[in-house]
Amino acid sequence: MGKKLNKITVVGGGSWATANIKMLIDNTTEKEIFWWMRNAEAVEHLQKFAHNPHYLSSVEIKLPEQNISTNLKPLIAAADIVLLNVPAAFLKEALKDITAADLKGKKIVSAIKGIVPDENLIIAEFLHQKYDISFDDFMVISGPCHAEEVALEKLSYLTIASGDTELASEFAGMINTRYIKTNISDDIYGTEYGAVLKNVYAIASGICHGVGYGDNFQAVLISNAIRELERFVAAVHPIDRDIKESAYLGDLLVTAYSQFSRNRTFGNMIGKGYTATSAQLEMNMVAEGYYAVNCLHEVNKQYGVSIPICEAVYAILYQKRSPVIEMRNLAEKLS
Ligand SMILES: NC(=O)C1=CN([C@@H]2O[C@H](COP(=O)(O)OP(=O)(O)OC[C@H]3O[C@@H](n4cnc5c(N)ncnc54)[C@H](O)[C@@H]3O)[C@@H](O)[C@H]2O)C=CC1
Ligand SMILES: O=C(CO)COP(=O)(O)O
Repeated sequence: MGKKLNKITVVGGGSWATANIKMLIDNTTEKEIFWWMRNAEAVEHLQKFAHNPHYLSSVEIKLPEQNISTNLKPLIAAADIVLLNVPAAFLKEALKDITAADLKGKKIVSAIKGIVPDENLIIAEFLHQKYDISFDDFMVISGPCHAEEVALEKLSYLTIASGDTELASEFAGMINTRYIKTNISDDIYGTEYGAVLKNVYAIASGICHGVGYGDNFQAVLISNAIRELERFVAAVHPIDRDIKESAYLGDLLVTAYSQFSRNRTFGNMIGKGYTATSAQLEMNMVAEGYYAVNCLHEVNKQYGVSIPICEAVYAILYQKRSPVIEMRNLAEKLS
């Protein structure tokens, strides 16, 4: 496989980046960890007090001072592996000074569950087209796993998908801990699109709750959602996959039902009458599904898959349709 990979740079300062750093630190294989975030005040706080002031602030993160910085280029130069963990909507901005030459020879991991807006590309495609990263040098981490539960060391399972499953196994060896188990997959498209879609279904689930539907309806919504997800990923990347695996169904369930879900919380606020902007501001966290549903609407023009749940969420968020009326119309299409 080539040289041992043991220098890793995490790009992003949110909850999931903080949880990923915790997993990397708690895993006992020898490694050096570097951490980039854009917020200088947060970097200073971490260097002084070993806690992220804004996200998962109870988690202790002890890294050498010089390994945490707002200056991305040298941190990327130092790394064998670059783990991308900013919301997809801010990925281009985060990488604005980084060239394909800077990433040449690196292995790239995406912990992002989103589509790059304007480009309408999942992360693997975006990095391939813009940075010449091959699918064999790329990995995506997904699966039902909330940062808040990682902070509490609750048992969680992640799936790592890559064009090179040996590489994915090597990376799994860097994050496995007492509380993190890993599965390996070669389904980059299904894993990425599955994670993107489940965020939209969690928004739908939140909207339904917000407008007054109960658990009975939510169960029907989510069983329709998994079929919609299966249809969509089969159209985009038709391979033999079991949609009941935890990277697909598991991730949908945790997001649609958990108190920690950003997307569900966001949807609930939309159902209660908040605007998208005020809901995002109120949460201080990013609901990827908000951006993703607009991209999916565009991507699906090419495939023409029947995705009524996505279309209902799109109509509510981007065409300012009434959540009550859209959900009533959607309910007629579910079975
Ligand atoms: N939080 C979780 O439990 C999990 C999150 N993910 C994925 O991880 C990725 C990162 O999400 P989280 O860590 O949850 O984010 P978060 O919601 O905890 O934090 C928001 C992040 O977005 C950044 N941000 C906000 N506004 C920005 C702007 N204008 N420009 C640049 N950056 C800005 C913040 O600095 C922060 O890093 C997303 O793709 C998410 O779907 C995946 C699995 C679990
Ligand atoms: O993908 C996630 C958990 O697997 C995080 O997204 P939510 O916070 O919306 O659940």
